[in-house]
Amino acid sequence: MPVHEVKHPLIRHKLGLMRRSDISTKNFRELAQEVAALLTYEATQDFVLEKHTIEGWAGPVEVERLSGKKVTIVPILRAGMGMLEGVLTLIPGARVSVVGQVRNEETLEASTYLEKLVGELDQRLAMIVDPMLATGGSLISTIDLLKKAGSTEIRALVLVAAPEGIQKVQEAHPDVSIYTASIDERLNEKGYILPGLGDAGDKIFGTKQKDH
Ligand SMILES: O=P(O)(O)OC[C@H]1O[C@H](OP(=O)(O)OP(=O)(O)O)[C@H](O)[C@@H]1O
Ligand SMILES: O=c1cc[nH]c(=O)[nH]1
Ligand SMILES: [Mg+2]
Repeated sequence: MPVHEVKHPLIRHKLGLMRRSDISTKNFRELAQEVAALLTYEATQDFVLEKHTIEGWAGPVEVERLSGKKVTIVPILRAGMGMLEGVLTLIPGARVSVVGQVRNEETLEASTYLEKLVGELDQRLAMIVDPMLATGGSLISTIDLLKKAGSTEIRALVLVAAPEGIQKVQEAHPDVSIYTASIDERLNEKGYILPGLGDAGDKIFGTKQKDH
């Protein structure tokens, strides 16, 4: 499945603001939700519609409504929470399946600490949200568990992706499409994305940021 690097001017402008080292928690949070909403707009372009007739102000009128699979949004804790509201702005009725993944900062291995999924996953499109796709470990582990629970159609929305991580995800799960605001240059020796955003979880939650 293709990787969509969304090059909309609003996204590029907002992502540029997010890269500033002196950005406030408030601004980073707001921009993460805004870019998440814009990525959602792109990632839903192919949603299926059906026609139906309603009673309009001047009589019956044929309109369209969504008729495809229902959606579950899957934020990867913690940092994925920083995109959830933005996605829900455009898909307000979506069910939310929460997955907790934490990356061991030494080994860079992801481990799952929470899995709270909605039912009927086989009948839903799962849209995973996480600001950062670095080595790909957290995303691959999340896709693994979603598939094990019945998901057959999965998309991932990330603010920034590293080429190394994209390749890993595509090798492990070629059926999953990725929507990102930027494919950045590379990972540094500590597994952080360059130029990247720094530690997105720390920036969204205002926790202490270490050296990366
Ligand atoms: O592609 P990977 O190498 O797995 O790295 C990316 C993951 O790392 C960050 O989360 P982190 O584990 O720092 O947890 P947090 O969201 O709680 O800060 C980020 O939000 C991704 O989930
Ligand atoms: O660049 C990175 C890599 C992993 N997690 C982050 O928050 N940022
Ligand atoms: Mg973090």
